[in-house]
Amino acid sequence: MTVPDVDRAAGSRAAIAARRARAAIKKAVTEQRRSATGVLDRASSHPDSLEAGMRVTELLQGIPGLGRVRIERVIERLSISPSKRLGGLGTLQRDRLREYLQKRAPFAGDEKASRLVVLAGPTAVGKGTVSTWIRENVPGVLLSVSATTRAPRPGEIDGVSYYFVDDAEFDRMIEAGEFLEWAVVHNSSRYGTPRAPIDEALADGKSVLLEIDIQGARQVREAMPEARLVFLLPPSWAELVRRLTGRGTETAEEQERRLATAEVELAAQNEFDYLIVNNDVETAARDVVELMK
Ligand SMILES: Nc1ncnc2c1ncn2[C@@H]1O[C@H](COP(=O)(O)OP(=O)(O)OP(=O)(O)O)[C@@H](O)[C@H]1O
Ligand SMILES: Nc1nc2c(ncn2[C@@H]2O[C@H](COP(=O)(O)O)[C@@H](O)[C@H]2O)c(=O)[nH]1
Repeated sequence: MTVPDVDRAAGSRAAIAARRARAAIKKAVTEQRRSATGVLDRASSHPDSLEAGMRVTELLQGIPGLGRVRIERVIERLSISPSKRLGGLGTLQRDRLREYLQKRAPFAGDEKASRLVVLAGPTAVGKGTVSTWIRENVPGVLLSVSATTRAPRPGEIDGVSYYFVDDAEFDRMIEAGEFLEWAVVHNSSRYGTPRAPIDEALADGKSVLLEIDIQGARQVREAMPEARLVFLLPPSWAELVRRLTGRGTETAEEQERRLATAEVELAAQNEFDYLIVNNDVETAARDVVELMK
């Protein structure tokens, strides 16, 4: 099995367009106190304005958490052509778009909106390594510490790597509603993201990074649609296997189980807003950090 190449050039063009759109919304908000919905309303009421000339896709690129794949899905659902400009929308299209913006991105353009980034990807692709780089090099980012029922590996520290809990405690946390999301991963142990530290960090204006599996990523997208979902890809399948076996922390049987999950996870990569190839840890980590800005 090979992992499809990612069109990095196209990715960077999209990133530039997204930055330009965010800057336009930010300008509209800071100078004229206008949100993304406000930009849409001005486009409707002022056909000669700059806003009227903006494409719907450009406006959506300015919304935190919306990458190329999700934008395509959104405009298809709203029955809007990708080339449509805000000023050229029909009444129904405008109403549908406004309703979408109000529901999905009420804080878009708000300077204080914090970034919640979810980092997922197959086993041993390097999620932990990339997250550790960010923790050690980027201040002001909360790296969520998950609870898990799996046993600690040598060197893992309770409360830092994970909160290592037994089944009874994990059940209690579920019952008490303490998790933002939780899942059984690799058909073996349970893992969950404690909700309280995330709410606190976001309220304090910090960025938050979750390193979780794709079942968890889907739950976060439902609960917090503004989250940015990133899928970390290996340079190739062979390299992924090499990293897993080279890490040497799982038995051969557990490695088989994890690689089976990895095939399923790789097939779901298009559900994510951003794809980042982990060729080099620092480069991948910097790409993730860029999404928190
Ligand atoms: N860019 C890279 N180049 C080479 N080796 C890497 C790279 N990134 C990570 N690794 C190595 O790959 C192995 C797996 O990395 P890591 O444990 O961070 O993966 P993970 O995605 O968190 O895995 P899991 O989901 O199984 O917990 C480690 O030995 C790590 O040092
Ligand atoms: N849904 C969740 N998945 C999580 C969480 N914390 C970690 N994970 C994922 O589990 C696997 C295995 O991790 P490992 O440490 O045993 O190698 C990996 O994909 C993690 O991303 C969580 O809170 N929720």
